[in-house]
Amino acid sequence: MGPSGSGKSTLLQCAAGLDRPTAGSVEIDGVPLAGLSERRLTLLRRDRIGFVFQSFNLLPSLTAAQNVALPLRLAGRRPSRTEVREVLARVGLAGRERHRPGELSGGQQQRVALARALITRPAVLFGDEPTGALDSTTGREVLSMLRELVDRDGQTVVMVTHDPMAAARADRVVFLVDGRLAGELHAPTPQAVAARMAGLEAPKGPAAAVGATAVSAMTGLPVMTTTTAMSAATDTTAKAGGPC
Ligand SMILES: Nc1ncnc2c1ncn2[C@@H]1O[C@H](COP(=O)(O)OP(=O)(O)OP(=O)(O)O)[C@@H](O)[C@H]1O
Repeated sequence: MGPSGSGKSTLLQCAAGLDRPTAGSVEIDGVPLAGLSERRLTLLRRDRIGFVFQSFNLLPSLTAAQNVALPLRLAGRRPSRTEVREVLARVGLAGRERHRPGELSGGQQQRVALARALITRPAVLFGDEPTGALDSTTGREVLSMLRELVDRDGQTVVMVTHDPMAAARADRVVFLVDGRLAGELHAPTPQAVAARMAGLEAPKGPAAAVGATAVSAMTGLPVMTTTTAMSAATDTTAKAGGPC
């Protein structure tokens, strides 16, 4: 999570090997991405990484089953009907194999997109605001599905969201500001996430740094608006003898 423009999508794209970082390193399932040729990177992305977006990006003329089978077909494999049926069942869409996207609700379309991302058995499933285009009830269903994939199947999921309720379904929330790490929460609650976000989105500047320190005293955690404000806030806290 982080304010608009803080680098969430950029981080996700670097982590998924869609973009190359100018500094730092990315490893997927123990494989460092830096040394890989474009071809090997493409193969790793295809075989080890799943990606779902806010828009479902399904091909409207294909059935749910054909959409789900597409990544394997592009890899030159012909998936069995059972394989496709099983992955659709995993996301709660048993019996919908022959439906086209236009015949499915938004939540069901996102589940097809999830099944398509899962068919290659990826090491990590990335989601860039996967519930952003859904109403709150449908969004909650998709979040429950993601949570179930983690709890039931041991699937690793990394997602970007603007919604504190969605973030609170995660085990760990990482906050970004201006392209930098700005704190994290373990076992988050929606209230704790919202409070942290409110602090991160406070206006910048010297006065804001003092305001940010006040928020940090409330939550017991340092809150930063920029890297400079971070050290300013930390210094202020330190000089005042720590959080009151
Ligand atoms: N670590 C970084 N170093 C340099 N540039 C960065 C970094 N992170 C992000 N940027 C740049 O900041 C801009 C905004 O980043 P990005 O779109 O990833 O933000 P976002 O948090 O996903 O925003 P939104 O919530 O509006 O979608 C982009 O132009 C990106 O290239």
